[in-house]
Amino acid sequence: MMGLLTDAGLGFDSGHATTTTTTTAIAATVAVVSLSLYLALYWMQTRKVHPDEPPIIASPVPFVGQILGMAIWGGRYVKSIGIRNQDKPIFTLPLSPRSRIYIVTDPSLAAAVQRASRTLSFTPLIPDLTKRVLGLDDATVSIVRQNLDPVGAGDPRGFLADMHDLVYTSLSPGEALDELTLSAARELAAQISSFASTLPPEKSKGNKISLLAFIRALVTPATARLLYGPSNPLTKSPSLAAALWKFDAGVPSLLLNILPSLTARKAYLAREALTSAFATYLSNDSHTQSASPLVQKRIQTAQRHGLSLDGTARSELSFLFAGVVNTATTAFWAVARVFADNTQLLEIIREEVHKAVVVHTCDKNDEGVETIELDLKILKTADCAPILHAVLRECLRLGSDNFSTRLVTSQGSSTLLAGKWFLSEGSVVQIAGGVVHADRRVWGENADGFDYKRFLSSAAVGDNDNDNGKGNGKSVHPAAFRAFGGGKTLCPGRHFATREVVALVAMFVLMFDLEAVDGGLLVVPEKEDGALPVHILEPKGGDVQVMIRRREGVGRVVVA
Ligand code: HEM
Repeated sequence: MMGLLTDAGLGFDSGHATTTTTTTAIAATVAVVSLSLYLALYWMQTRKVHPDEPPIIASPVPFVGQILGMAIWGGRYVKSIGIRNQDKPIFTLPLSPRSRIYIVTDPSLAAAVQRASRTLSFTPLIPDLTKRVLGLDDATVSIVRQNLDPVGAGDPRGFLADMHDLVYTSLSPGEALDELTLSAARELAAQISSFASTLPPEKSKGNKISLLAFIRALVTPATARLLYGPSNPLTKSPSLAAALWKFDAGVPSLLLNILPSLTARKAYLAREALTSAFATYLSNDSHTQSASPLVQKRIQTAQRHGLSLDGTARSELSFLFAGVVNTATTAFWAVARVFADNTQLLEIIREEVHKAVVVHTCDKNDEGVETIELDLKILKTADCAPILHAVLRECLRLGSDNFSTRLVTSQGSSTLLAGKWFLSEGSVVQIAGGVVHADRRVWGENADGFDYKRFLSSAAVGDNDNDNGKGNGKSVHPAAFRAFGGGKTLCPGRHFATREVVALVAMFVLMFDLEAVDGGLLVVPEKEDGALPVHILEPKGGDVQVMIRRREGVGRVVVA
């Protein structure tokens, strides 16, 4: 019995030991294989495709780690890598053994990217991006794809090239821009005055508003009216203004393009509602009656290139989007900064605006209060209100983490970037605005903080594209100010946007007093840099509640 038991016991023990040994062996093999695989993948991601390729930043999770990082942390992911690696003017993020993204963080290298527009071009990316975001059909995409980058004067020109030139010409300083500025200022003045008339008597505590939503609600319909005339889709159907912002919020999900009608449902439905309203607007010929000359020419250009009604509607939706989202969000930051500052900035700007504003009369209107007449010169030349312009530029620097994106269209020694860096054909190059804007070597030790004075150097207050102020007491490289992008894709609306934001802030300081809800100065929120930076960043933690009060004695603002 003992023997049996012992045998049985021995037999049991030996079986258990064998199983344990086998399990351990399998586990060890799996561990070794996994580790080897991991090390192999890790090693692969650190391999350059060419000795002159920019330094590689490896991810602890090879390849997919970069994509996951961007998906989870948005713009902050690349920005934090860039800030940690500021000794590298350009670096490589490998996405697979052969596909990579090159991130540029140095202003002079950014300028080199912008100059190399034949081999580093944004346009080949546009058809696919717009197909995803705007929902273009195949016929429209194939028109958009034609003759994207004509080089010589005789080269055939596609839809995008013609549209690009039209918009750049129409929005450059000159008569057409002045006309558009006048319309914008009048629209804003009418809306602001009408709102002011609803506010309780001057000395009351005022009304509570959500500042960002309030400014968006001013800028969105105003821009739609000045571009598309009084029969524009948003005036006809005011709920579409909110739809534009739903579309905006869903742009990153639309870009992913995984069953957008389900995964980006709100943005998808908003986009389709806007498209259908634009299609009705176009088929009623409303544009020929009262749209701005620029919009009329845009629509003619689309028709000349054979875009369908639906394609033209989507193209105009994209233009309205470009004209509204950045401007409204920038105006929010500028107003918040001016009313939050404890160094008399509000008084200084009021003084500046009052000097530049022509108050023709102090006519008493029906309610026995002043009508202020704003002279357009304050919008056209920065010299009239240098501090206000400097505040705007500083808000743009702090609020813009945008990426200027290019595709490497050809390779070889002749296309080494700045004669030094090999960029693999088919890869994407991104100039990381957020990293450049945070660089202390460029902007000085106070780069993280708000200091409008950095844009107050004599060279910084003018209205040209090289006005980048002073960083660390020295002039800043022209390509270091990234809020409007640069090179061939430099924002064509930058002069107009500057004028609109200056008009809006000027009208705010003339008409209103703003306070925190519990009294005292506003507090400027942090910016939400965890999202994909498709436009100027929004405030973190939601909108800012403020009390708004009409200034004593002031009734309305008009524009000459
Ligand atoms: C503060 C306001 C604005 C900011 C910060 C801004 C910023 C930008 C940026 C960063 C780009 C891309 C540049 C690049 O990729 O390098 C861009 C492109 C563009 N913007 Fe603006 N923008 C503003 C206002 C406007 C306005 C008011 C309009 C039109 C009325 C406009 C029209 C456009 C268009 C059409 C493009 C595409 C240009 C092209 O590549 O053909 N923008 N903008």
